[in-house]
Amino acid sequence: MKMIIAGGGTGGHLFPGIAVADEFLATNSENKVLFVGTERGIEARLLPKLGYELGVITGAGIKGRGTWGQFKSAMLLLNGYAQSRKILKEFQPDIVLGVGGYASAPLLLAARGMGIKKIFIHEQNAIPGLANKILSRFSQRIFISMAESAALFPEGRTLLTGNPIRKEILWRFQERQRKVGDEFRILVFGGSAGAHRINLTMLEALPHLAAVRDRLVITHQTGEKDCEEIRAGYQAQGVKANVAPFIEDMAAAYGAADLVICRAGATTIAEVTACGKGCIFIPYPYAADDHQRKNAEALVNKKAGFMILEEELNGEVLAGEILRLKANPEALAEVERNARSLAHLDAAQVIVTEMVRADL
Ligand SMILES: CC(=O)N[C@H]1[C@@H](OP(=O)(O)OP(=O)(O)OC[C@H]2O[C@@H](n3ccc(=O)[nH]c3=O)[C@H](O)[C@@H]2O)O[C@H](CO)[C@@H](O)[C@@H]1O
Repeated sequence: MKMIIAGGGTGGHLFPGIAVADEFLATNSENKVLFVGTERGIEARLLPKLGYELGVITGAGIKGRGTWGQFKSAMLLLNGYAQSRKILKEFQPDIVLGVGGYASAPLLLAARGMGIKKIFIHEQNAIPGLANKILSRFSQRIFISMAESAALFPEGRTLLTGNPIRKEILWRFQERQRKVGDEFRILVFGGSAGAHRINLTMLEALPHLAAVRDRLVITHQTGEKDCEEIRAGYQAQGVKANVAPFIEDMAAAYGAADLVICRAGATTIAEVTACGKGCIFIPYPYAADDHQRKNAEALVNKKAGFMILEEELNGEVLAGEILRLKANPEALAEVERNARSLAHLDAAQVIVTEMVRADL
């Protein structure tokens, strides 16, 4: 069978798509996958390294733009629609899966226009974005990651699968064997692009952590822009830190961490629950419909994570939370257990099985 996976833009949309693609290819060596995304998205950088082909179309968001911006977006989407029809005609997919991001709407609309039956979407977040709400009207099935979003889609068509996790994280993740007296290891990362506010707040937190400075080992992903400044900031304050713009090996990074400080993007949430990590979530406050806060709250309400909102965030508050958890391994262990109990480790298999067997 042949499948097109449409979408991307950020890691949070692309990585679940890759997890589904890997699973689809593993189930039958004759299967073929084509990704469709935009030139500017993370897909253009990552997919070639993984050996996947990418069809490129134009696309853009509509929400939250002025009239001229909306007009330009509409033009890009129309162009993307025409390009999608061409790609669909050439590749002739049996299945089309939208994973969110700018390319997913034009491709799925074109697929519907061409009478393709097996059209599916996957929603990673607790609150769906505008595109997935529209696409859900004609998708055969809507795979959701969090029970909370079922009520926001057409009744009876959602399936709670969880958010597919890359196999290298599922297979290679190994919990560090902690010993009494070990250093306290913190992983800081801000979604696929890094988070400027988290970067700066970590540096502000360091003076408040002075008493335990020698007991900390920090791994900090900053995104491209802030890397040098943040690395210099740790050095100036004499704190051991491994600072990088992007972490390729997230399995190792999760495995080594006693505490994770991160945004609350949906794929981050899926991974930290799969790895059973205690996290302080700092949701990105400008995400559409404040969905990162909802993502984080879904865990916090089940005692499976901690949250600091940006409006309450400063170096002292963050340091206070780090010190509290460092001194209280039981609280951290309870959150780790609860987080693990929320994981959906078989999301990719469930989605592939459902798409292949859908009788249409
Ligand atoms: C600002 C914004 O609107 N972000 C959205 C975007 O986030 P974003 O793309 O940041 O997505 P997530 O936090 O969900 O996922 C980040 C992904 O990047 C990977 N990673 C991250 C850092 C690194 O150094 N190396 C690495 O591989 C993580 O392992 C994870 O797989 O898409 C998500 C999924 O729809 C949404 O929930 C987020 O709200």
